Amino acid sequence: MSLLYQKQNQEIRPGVHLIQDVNASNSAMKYTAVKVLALDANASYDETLGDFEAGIVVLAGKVTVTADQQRFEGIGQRQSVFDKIPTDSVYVGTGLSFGITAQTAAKILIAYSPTTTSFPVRLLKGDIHQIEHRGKYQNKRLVQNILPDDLPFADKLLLVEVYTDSGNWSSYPPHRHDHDNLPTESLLEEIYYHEMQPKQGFVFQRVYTDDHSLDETMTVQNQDVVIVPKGYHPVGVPDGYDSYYLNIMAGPTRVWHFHNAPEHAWIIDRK
Ligand SMILES: O=C(O)C[C@@H](O)[C@H](O)C(=O)CO
Repeated sequence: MSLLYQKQNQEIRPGVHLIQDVNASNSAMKYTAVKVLALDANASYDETLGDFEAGIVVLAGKVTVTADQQRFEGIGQRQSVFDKIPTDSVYVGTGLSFGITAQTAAKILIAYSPTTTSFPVRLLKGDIHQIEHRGKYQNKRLVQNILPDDLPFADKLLLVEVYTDSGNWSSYPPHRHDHDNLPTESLLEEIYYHEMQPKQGFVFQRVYTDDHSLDETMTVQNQDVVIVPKGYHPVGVPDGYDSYYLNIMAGPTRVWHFHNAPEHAWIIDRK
């Protein structure tokens, strides 16, 4: 089964276009799932979660989200992910229903993780995001944490978005988090939702295990999804293009402790 899910574009409701829908029924993922929707202005989408929690990220545009008698109007901070402005998200707890109505044309990512543990509905404003400038040389990237492990607002979900400019690498040096061996390493599945600027660009992503029983290098294009059920997962960005990806992570324990590939860890220590 391939780890790469190319974008689709299926109108599932009037003005609601399904770009991605990756879940346990069409992937090896058990702890994570994702939908990406493009909504025309004034279009609406609603869903009842079942035994899942959800993180609704307003990738672009402005929307109103309703959930559990709460209403969050005019959320969303950017017209494009490449505005590099932290955006707004809404956490919706297990078993609840939610609705999204687009005030402008909008792009929405809905991240899911199975759970029966309830956490309250919560608006995660972009201005609470912890921003990090990681790396050096051609390993620089900008990280905007949406739902990191030090925010106790979810049972399983971790959400982060990463910008990697032209000619740089990220999720690099390669690391893994596929051993349930805390405190050294946590077991987290990971989903990448990718965008490129300009849109015709591509990045390379390799997903591989220590024994190379899994070793897949992919050409990833705008709005593709890559799943990382296990293994290292570096991303390389060609000259001339900028990369964005949003990571969804989840596993038995909601903490991000990763293990760097020892043969490449020296990359971090360069002066
Ligand atoms: O720092 C980066 O390059 C981003 C990665 O940490 C990415 O979020 C990831 O692989 C998380 O496991």
